[in-house]
Amino acid sequence: QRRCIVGLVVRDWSWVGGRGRGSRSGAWWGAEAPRLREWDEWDPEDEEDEEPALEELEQREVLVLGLDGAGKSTFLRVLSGKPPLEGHIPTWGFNSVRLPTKDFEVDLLEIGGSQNLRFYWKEFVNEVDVLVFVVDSADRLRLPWARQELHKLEAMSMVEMQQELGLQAIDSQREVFLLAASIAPAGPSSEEPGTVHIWKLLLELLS
Ligand SMILES: Nc1nc2c(ncn2[C@@H]2O[C@H](COP(=O)(O)OP(=O)(O)OP(=O)(O)O)[C@@H](O)[C@H]2O)c(=O)[nH]1
Ligand SMILES: [Mg+2]
Repeated sequence: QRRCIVGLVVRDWSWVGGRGRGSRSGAWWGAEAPRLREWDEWDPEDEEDEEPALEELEQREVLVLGLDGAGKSTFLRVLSGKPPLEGHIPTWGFNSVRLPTKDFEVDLLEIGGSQNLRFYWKEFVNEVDVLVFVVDSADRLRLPWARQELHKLEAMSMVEMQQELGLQAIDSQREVFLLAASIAPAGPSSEEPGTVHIWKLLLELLS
């Protein structure tokens, strides 16, 4: 399932940080090192009483994006019951919290908003259940940038493509076609991938 990818990132961190469900309870350092079982002692039945595998836990993934300083980390802090910080400490990478609810656990993943990190935003946006896009309403000056970055997360419409590519201004000696195509089939009711339509048009133009 696609949204697992973000879940894994979050889980790995909580493990690396030694927090959360991913970390095995009980520190082993300082204590005697655990004895590894011999291969012939291994019995899958022994595993029954162990904590459930991570995959069995119901999880929801939320991606938190927005310009640098918009308030993403503050939002995560406040949601997890911590007081907001006075100043802006940029997130150089990712920041995550896991919040349990009655029905499931919510993983909130922030990706820092500095320009060199915005490149990664798009990689995660399709992997999550909900996108929270944080905008600082006092930052009037950068509102157009917030708008631009938000729009970059979405595919362009055909009308927008036509305008942005300036297709109407192309030499009138040539016919211009703009077709939407995806490598995958266009939808559950569609049998043909979009590329087939393009192939058919090509044949029509060539014949
Ligand atoms: N007045 C006011 N200040 C806020 C509010 N939310 C956040 N802030 C302040 O705005 C700053 C935002 O900082 P962060 O939350 O770290 O910003 P961020 O979006 O995580 O920034 P990056 O990690 O750099 O992308 C902090 O100084 C907060 O105290 C709010 O609702 N009102
Ligand atoms: Mg931050």
